[in-house]
Amino acid sequence: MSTTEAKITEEYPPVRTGGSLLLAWRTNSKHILIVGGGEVACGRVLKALEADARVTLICPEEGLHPELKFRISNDQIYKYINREFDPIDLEEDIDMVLTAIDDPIKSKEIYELSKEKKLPINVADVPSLCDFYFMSEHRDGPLQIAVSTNGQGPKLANIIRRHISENLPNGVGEAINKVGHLRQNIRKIDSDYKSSSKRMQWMSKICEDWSIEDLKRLDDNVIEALLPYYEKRVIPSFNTIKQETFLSDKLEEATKEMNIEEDEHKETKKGQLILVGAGPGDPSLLTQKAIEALSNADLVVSDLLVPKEIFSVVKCETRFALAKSGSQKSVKSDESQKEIQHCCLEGLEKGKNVVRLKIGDPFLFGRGGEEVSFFKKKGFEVNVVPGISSALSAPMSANVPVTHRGLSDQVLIITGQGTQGKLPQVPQYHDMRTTVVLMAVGKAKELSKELLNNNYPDDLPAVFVENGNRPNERIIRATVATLGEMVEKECVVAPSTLIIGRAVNALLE
Ligand SMILES: C[C@@]1(CC(=O)O)c2cc3[nH]c(cc4nc(cc5[nH]c(cc(n2)[C@H]1CCC(=O)O)[C@@](C)(CC(=O)O)[C@@H]5CCC(=O)O)C(CC(=O)O)=C4CCC(=O)O)c(CCC(=O)O)c3CC(=O)O
Ligand SMILES: NC(=O)C1=CN([C@@H]2O[C@H](COP(=O)(O)OP(=O)(O)OC[C@H]3O[C@@H](n4cnc5c(N)ncnc54)[C@H](O)[C@@H]3O)[C@@H](O)[C@H]2O)C=CC1
Repeated sequence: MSTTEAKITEEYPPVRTGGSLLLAWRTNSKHILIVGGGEVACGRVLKALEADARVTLICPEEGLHPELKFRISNDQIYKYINREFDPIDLEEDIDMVLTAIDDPIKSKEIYELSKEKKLPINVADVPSLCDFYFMSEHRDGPLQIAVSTNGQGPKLANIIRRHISENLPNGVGEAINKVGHLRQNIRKIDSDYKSSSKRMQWMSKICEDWSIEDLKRLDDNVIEALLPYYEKRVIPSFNTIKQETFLSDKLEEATKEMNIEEDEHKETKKGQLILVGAGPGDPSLLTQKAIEALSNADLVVSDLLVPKEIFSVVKCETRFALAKSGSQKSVKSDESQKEIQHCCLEGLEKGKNVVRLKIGDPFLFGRGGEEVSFFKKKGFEVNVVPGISSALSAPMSANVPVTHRGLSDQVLIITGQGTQGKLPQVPQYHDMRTTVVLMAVGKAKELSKELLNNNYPDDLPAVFVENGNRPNERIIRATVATLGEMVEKECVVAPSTLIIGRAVNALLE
């Protein structure tokens, strides 16, 4: 055996031929010509746009996928040509050609014309006419993972890609963004090209020693605390850095408090109002800001809809306004609104920090806007803390993606109890829209009629989420035609969120 042969078999790995050269092609500001307007072309357009390319799309208007129509009207397509492909189209300054049409002869012709011009081309589904293949891709921020089976099993590529993405730690994309930010900062304080190996060693070690969870928390404060360690070529643990930043935060807080005390001597204390969204009712879905406001309050004024679990963090007096709850309809809601405002005013005038607690989000059907202007007019400072609205959290509970590629590209949120208990005006049916109705239970029959009058198909799927995100949550399926019937049959009660549209069945196996 010659020495060269020995090296090939023992020292260096054998060459596995037959693969593709996998690269990450930088197409920002490159010009991609896409021919076709069906589902496949639509997928190609999205991939090109996500890679910041300029897209020229050629397809007669009648063949356009709804998503492509949307992207054209939204100015995301650089140039749209409303006709079939013409050889003149390749005269433009093009960097890449993609075709996804149902005409094999035309596809071959476009391929040959592109080759004459030495343009790289992919003819969807015709491997012999592809300079490169598309891959099954997972994307999370700057992270892209692509799987190729080199034409052997595209569906398997899809299955393997999903397997990989399901097994990734949560938030890797965010961690990568943060690491990118840290790298920039390191380059800023030490931009010398001779420091390249110091920078590289230190960065590699941080990535190895810190967990993805730690890296996700690389905010400006943490980065600032880390930079001196780079100078010393030391890798501190995340906990060390956390303690350092915690101590300096405390110091800052103490100085702030001193300043506040000084200010208080100058001015008599005036109460402040915070309108807080309690979310759908699950305490773990409260925002940090909401918890902070509730635990620092001197008085909490809440309506009865807020479940008792939410009050575990409240240490002060809590007053409940009557009504504003489905079961207390006897008291008119205007009266209860007055009562709430009165309770809050009493506290504010005594200089208290008052939290006005509202179910869901204060500005979505909660009359929060009215309350803000009322208290502002009375001369008080008003802040608002958002809450998670059941309009979005209840669909999630029922495993309904309110937008879903190919099924829904918009969401309409309406109430079943408009002014004076009337239904609001419902727009004409649109098959790419999901309709979410809050407070719909009492009006299900009327709503069903109204929807059918507006061309909603009678068999369009719908789902009621009763007590969404609470332990007693219940999911009741219906269709547009059976809304009233199902409410009666299943004894659906408030609070319930109703979701209607093709996306309702998107994730049904
Ligand atoms: C060579 C290649 C050229 C190219 O188009 O670039 C090609 C060719 C062909 N695809 C066919 C069929 C299917 N393709 C898919 C899906 C995808 N196909 C994609 C790429 C590629 N497809 C390139 C090779 C990539 C690789 O091997 O890894 C993916 C990865 C990326 C994308 O297209 O964006 C995307 C998954 C995206 C995702 O993850 O979601 C499905 C499944 C489905 O639709 O759900 C099926 C049906 C099931 C099956 O056959 O496996 C057929 C047979 C047609 C017939 O029999 O008539 C041919 C032609 C042939 O093999 O001769
Ligand atoms: N690689 C893949 O993952 C898959 C590939 N395919 C293949 O991709 C091709 C396209 O499939 P779909 O997107 O479902 O579209 P489709 O087959 O539903 O419709 C073809 C589209 O091309 C347009 N078109 C036809 N001739 C044209 C021309 N000369 N110039 C411009 N536009 C023209 C039509 O108006 C229409 O929008 C088919 O050949 C199909 O077999 C299909 C499924 C999966």
